[in-house]
Parts: sequence; C-alpha cells; structure tokens
Amino acid sequence: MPVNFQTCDLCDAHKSEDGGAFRVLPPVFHHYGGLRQFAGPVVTVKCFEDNSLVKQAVDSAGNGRVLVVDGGGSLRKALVGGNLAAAAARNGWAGVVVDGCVRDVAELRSAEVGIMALGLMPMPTEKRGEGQKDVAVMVAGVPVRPGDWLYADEDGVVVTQGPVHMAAS
Ligand SMILES: O=C([O-])CC(=O)C(=O)O
Repeated sequence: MPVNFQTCDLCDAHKSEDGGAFRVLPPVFHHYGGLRQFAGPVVTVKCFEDNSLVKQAVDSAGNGRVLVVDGGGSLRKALVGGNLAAAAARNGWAGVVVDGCVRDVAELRSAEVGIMALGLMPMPTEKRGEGQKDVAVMVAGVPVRPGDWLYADEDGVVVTQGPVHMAAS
C-alpha cells in the first residue's frame, strides 16, 4: 500500500484530541529495517521471550499490515532476527514493531520491511509455542488493538483507531 504521511503532520492535525483515538508511542523505538516509513492496519502478538507466534505471523500473508509485538519490554532475548524479517518482507508485511529486542542487524537492514524495536540483543528466544495473538496489548504503556492503524517514520510512531493519512497531493 502506498504511504503518504508524516507523523509530524498527523500530530499537528490531531494534537488537541484527548479521547484516546489518536495515540503516540514514547520515543523508545529504533528503526532497524530497510524501510523507515511504513503504515497499515495492526495485527498483534503478545508473548514473552518466546517468538513462536511472531514466526507464525510473519510466515503468513501480511497484506500490508503491521505486526505489533508486545514482548513485555524484555531486553534479554531477541523476538525477531534476519530470518523472520526476510519472511515478513517476502510475505507482504508493512512493518513489525517489537516492544522488546531484535538481532541480526545487517540482515534486518537489508529486509524491505519496517522493523522497530527497543534495542539489539544477540540472544534468541526459546520456541515453546506460548503467547497470544489478536489481543489488545500495551506497548510501552500505550494501548494498541487489532485493527488500529499504525504510522511510523523517522520522527516516531502514531497509532489511531482508523486510517487517518491524507491523500496524496
Ligand atoms: O528465529 C529466531 O528466533 C529469530 C531469528 O534469529 C531470526 O529470525 O533469524
């Protein structure tokens, strides 16, 4: 899906809203993927130091959606690495936002997909098949629900209840 937005413009247009439909993630996420601007409807996974469901999601068709992973903010294990990033790109995901860590920095950079995370960690997870998908999650203290829209660029990450980006001018 073509994207034409700037998170700064979205924030200018919505800065007075306080009903919770327009949210901004705190500036704790860094870009690691080959795309540094991406947007799409949200799919969620909630897991802790187990990326089984993250793998399952990126192995399925993304259709331009954004996978939001509530990894509980763990800094001890990487929930996405080069293989999962390549799968996400190949299967048409717009991006993956991880409240947790990622690894294989060079491979992430060469994947044509947005990848954002708290940091890098070379230690992988155990795949025990645990976690939940399509549930409301909290990401860095901000609620994110399946079907929300997420907009990310180099300035930050905005989450909205529906699509808000402006048409190409
Ligand atoms: O499989 C994993 O646990 C994560 C990883 O290293 C990859 O995606 O390449």
